[in-house]
Amino acid sequence: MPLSDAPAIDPAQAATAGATTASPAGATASSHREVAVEVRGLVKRYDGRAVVDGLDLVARPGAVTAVLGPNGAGKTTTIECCEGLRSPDGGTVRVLGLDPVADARALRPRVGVMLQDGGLPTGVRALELLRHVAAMYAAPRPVDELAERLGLHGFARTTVRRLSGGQRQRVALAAAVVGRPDVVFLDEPSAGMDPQSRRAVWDLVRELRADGVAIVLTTHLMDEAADLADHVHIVDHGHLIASGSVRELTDGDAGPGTVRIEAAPGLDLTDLLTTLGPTPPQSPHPSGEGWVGTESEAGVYTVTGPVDAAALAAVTAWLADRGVLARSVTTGRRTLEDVFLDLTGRNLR
Ligand SMILES: Nc1ncnc2c1ncn2[C@@H]1O[C@H](COP(=O)(O)OP(=O)(O)OP(=O)(O)O)[C@@H](O)[C@H]1O
Repeated sequence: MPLSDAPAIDPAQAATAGATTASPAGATASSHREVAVEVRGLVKRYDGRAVVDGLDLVARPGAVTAVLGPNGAGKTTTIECCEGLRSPDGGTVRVLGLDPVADARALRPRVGVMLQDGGLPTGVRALELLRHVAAMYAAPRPVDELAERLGLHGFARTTVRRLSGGQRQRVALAAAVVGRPDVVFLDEPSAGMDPQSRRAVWDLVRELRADGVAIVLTTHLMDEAADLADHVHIVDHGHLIASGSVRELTDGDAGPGTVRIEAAPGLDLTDLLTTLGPTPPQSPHPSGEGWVGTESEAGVYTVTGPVDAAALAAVTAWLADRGVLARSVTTGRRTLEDVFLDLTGRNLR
């Protein structure tokens, strides 16, 4: 990759990132207490089409930053620019204050990467591969302990080629963290894993966070993001469309909530939505639709809007008027998945 492709270092941004780049190799994690990864106005084009289009992203040490977005939103491309695997066509990317392309050599020992497709050599046995990777670092984690935690011993002598998708993912994760990196990029780390493996991965991610590592993960699993992430970036069509803690995103300014009703199937909610009335202008539903009601599965209804005591009373009165005894009526907050679907739409693409 030609170095001339790499964006020029903007001194102001380098300063924000805490860079002490007079000698790249001399930059230490302690000089990046504030920001470990900083992406500003990133543009990446394929065949003239901008698949990442002015994207901003920040990840901090000791925090899990989740990047969410529909298929094709540009998540992997963004992460690959951070990993130095692709050169940006515009904007700046700094990892630990350094340029991932121009300073690749200085960053390599400090950055762990778990690629979506594993990216592992296929002819090597699983544990042998991990020992080999560990040997490249000055102070690696103890291999046996890491292998134990991620359950690699059960297939230690199997070649990578013969591993299942979930097993391969676990080896790739172990290889990404064995060198005690300061920053770890995990592209869909628990995709295809069984629930036990997923728990082990989540525990390891939490431990890395407690050790001060900056973790950037892309995921399609909303529960993974909701459980793990300190900060969530939602990306669509190559830009950042929302950003915040899970709490901030699910509370929102409008603070819409949900009323979940379990009752007989096939109720027509139109009258109920009319009774609840239009959403007050000061608290619009993010989709701009006012109250929304859906029967997500037979007999399970979700009514979303600015839920308050009066709205709940209106729902129960509406049920009573129809002689419907609900099995349950519960109020709750919108989930991260609700927010994601509101922001990115419900259509497949
Ligand atoms: N090497 C490439 N050449 C041409 N187009 C590409 C290339 N890599 C990715 N794209 C396109 O760029 C867009 C963004 O892809 P990217 O893999 O970054 O999305 P993503 O958000 O990670 O999606 P997913 O959730 O499906 O993994 C897609 O339309 C994809 O087809």
